[in-house]
Amino acid sequence: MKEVDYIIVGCGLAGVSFCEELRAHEKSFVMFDDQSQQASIVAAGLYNPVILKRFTAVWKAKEQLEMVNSFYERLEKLLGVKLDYKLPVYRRFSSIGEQNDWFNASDNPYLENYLSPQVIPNHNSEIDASFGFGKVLESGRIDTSTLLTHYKLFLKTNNSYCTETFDHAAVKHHENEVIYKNITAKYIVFAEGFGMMKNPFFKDLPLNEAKGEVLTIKAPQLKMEFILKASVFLVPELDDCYSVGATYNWEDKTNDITETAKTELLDKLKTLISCDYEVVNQAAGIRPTVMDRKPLVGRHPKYDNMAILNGLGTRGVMIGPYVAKQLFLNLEKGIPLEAEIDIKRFQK
Ligand SMILES: Cc1cc2nc3c(=O)[nH]c(=O)nc-3n(C[C@H](O)[C@H](O)[C@H](O)COP(=O)(O)OP(=O)(O)OC[C@H]3O[C@@H](n4cnc5c(N)ncnc54)[C@H](O)[C@@H]3O)c2cc1C
Repeated sequence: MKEVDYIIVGCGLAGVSFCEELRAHEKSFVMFDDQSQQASIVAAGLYNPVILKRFTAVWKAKEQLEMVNSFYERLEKLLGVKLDYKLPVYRRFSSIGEQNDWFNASDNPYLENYLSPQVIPNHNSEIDASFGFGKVLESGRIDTSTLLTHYKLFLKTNNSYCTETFDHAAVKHHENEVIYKNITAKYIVFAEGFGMMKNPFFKDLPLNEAKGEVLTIKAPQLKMEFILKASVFLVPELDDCYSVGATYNWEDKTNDITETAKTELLDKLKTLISCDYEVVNQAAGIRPTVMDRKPLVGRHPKYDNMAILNGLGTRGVMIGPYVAKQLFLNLEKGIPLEAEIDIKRFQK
């Protein structure tokens, strides 16, 4: 029988964030992952403290951003790869009215650190932006695909990764431990993303999943060194490539790419750039979103040594490290979770 402190199910942004808490506190763990979900792999990887539709700050933006920098920097050192590309987001204005809304928002004390008050004129002839841009500060892109590839390798090298679908029916509960096949653990943490729907212990929690698709284009003439936000995001990657995303679909629950999503993204792209490009990739994943747009964190109401870390929604890059820390402190030190993220809010 192998003994560990934790079993983690799911190696997406939630699972990795929790493993990093465990490593920081020298706790032993085994990760189970079957690669059935793709959200963290296909994500554009943006972190941005402002909701650009409404010009409001993201929930706990300051607290989350404080963790983002050090979290991904530590991972870059651990894995020996570049992950964090610090880039401003340029929000394209479509009218003078929008410029005025921006000026007003940048005066707001919650936003003044994140919104540059000037209108930035457009100097790139390949981009259609006659009203210019508003610049968001403290934003960037995490290369989540590279992160996950290398993190899984790191876990494999340390004999902590099992490529296996976790079988919930095989869990045996004891007073202070759980037994899964030949492993005894103090806790199991489920970080399964949309896979939660197959988890008999937590499947009744209200996940309102949203499928998203994203394209990668190669556009050598574009030469754009910022993240452009208009009706879609256009995000610089390496070698003249850009990701274009993303769609929202609340009906389709597959990870399959579709022509409909491709057409939608290319139609929107047409209104943004005029240079030639080639579509080099298309990918899809299911975002684990929740009605109230807050994560699902906490212990099972009956089985105290089972917990969930899910519901990262559209912002797993920023919110993952923040909620993983809270769950760890709750399990190890009994520190209450913030009521807004605690799954108790859904228990009658
Ligand atoms: C197109 C798209 C673009 C996005 N862009 C951004 C962005 O720019 N910025 C941002 O912050 N967020 C973005 N997101 C959202 C982000 O991807 C999610 O918030 C995040 O990935 C959720 O992470 P997760 O670990 O909870 O879930 P997932 O990434 O879905 O990971 C769950 C893991 O659990 C595994 N699993 C599930 N069930 C089992 C089981 N029974 N046994 C073993 N393993 C299991 C799965 O295989 C998977 O590896 C985007 C999402 C999409 C789809």
